[in-house]
Amino acid sequence: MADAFPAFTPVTLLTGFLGSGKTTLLRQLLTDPGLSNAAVLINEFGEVGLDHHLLERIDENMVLLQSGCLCCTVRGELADAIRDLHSKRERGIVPPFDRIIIESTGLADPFPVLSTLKADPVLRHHFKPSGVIATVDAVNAGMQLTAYREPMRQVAVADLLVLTKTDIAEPAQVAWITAMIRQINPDAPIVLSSDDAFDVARLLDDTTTVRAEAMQSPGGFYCDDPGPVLAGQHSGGIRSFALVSEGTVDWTAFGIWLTMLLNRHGDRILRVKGVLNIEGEDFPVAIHGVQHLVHTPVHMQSWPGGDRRSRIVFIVDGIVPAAIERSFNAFNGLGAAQVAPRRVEEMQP
Ligand SMILES: Nc1nc2c(ncn2[C@@H]2O[C@H](COP(=O)(O)OP(=O)(O)OP(=O)(O)O)[C@@H](O)[C@H]2O)c(=O)[nH]1
Repeated sequence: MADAFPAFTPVTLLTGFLGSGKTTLLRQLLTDPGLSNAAVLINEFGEVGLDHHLLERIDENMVLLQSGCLCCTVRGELADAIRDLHSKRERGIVPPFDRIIIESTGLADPFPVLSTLKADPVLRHHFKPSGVIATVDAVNAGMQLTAYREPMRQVAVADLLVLTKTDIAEPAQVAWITAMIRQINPDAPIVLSSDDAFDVARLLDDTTTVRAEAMQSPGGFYCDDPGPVLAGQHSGGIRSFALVSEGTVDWTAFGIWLTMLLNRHGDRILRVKGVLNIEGEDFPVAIHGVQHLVHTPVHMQSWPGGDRRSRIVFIVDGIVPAAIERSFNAFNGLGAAQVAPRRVEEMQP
């Protein structure tokens, strides 16, 4: 068993601000036959994890790290999860994965994640950081890079930048964002996910150097000693909560509500994503919004984990969750067999 996997298993970090397309890119990566043996760790902020469901691949080599952000509260969990995978691989309990891909939360600072790999005595003898890929949202990155330090650090540390949503952004906006990220990170290759030449299979081959190793983090995080827990290092005011409803959702009312909400408050709603039990539909619909942008809903093929509740996760900055809950209830009383949702969580990253 021991020689079925590399002496140093490469670990790729997939980062990028909220809603910038990390899970979408990961889903594309996992269709590549060359990555069929990759183990995947997904870090989701909050109690209501959705990304692993949206990925629609669940197996023993996929681990969900939840309830906090990888760069602070879940760092120990990350090390434990990789050690656990390693131990199970050695004992032949899980398939012999030959790479790990970590999808961090959109708020994660990549430096402490990388330093966790270097600092842990077990991990550093069996795993090697093999590059940071950062997704950058061509529609929203202008505001995000200006207002928040997390996307700035994600871009700065990246070995490869994937500019997403160039299919729906204005060419001038794409040029502006490209110039902006070039200023932050002058030499990492920039690829456009909508480019005809975009070759997802080559992304990891092209990402083998680890720029962060030569960098001094602005916060001094990237060092051999991961230091104390860094909770509270995120941009202030950002909080996350979820609405969970046992009842069905009226699609028309919901669509109007979400569009109006993001239209009016999109500058303060950094991310909304959900899985909805739509009245009259056999299967759930996944919805995504990023600031003012409502993405095309996706009809899913099954109920994630058999759970038929509607779950909507919000990450907001400067909006009171109760106000969103009230407006959801007011709008979604229109017609459907409604049950008021529970607000299950309210935490600061
Ligand atoms: N048009 C378009 N939509 C995209 C592209 N990439 C991602 N999206 C959409 O953007 C939304 C968010 O994408 P995700 O892949 O979930 O983003 P994420 O970075 O994983 O989100 P968080 O984990 O919540 O931070 C989804 O509706 C995607 O379909 C793109 O290149 N073009």
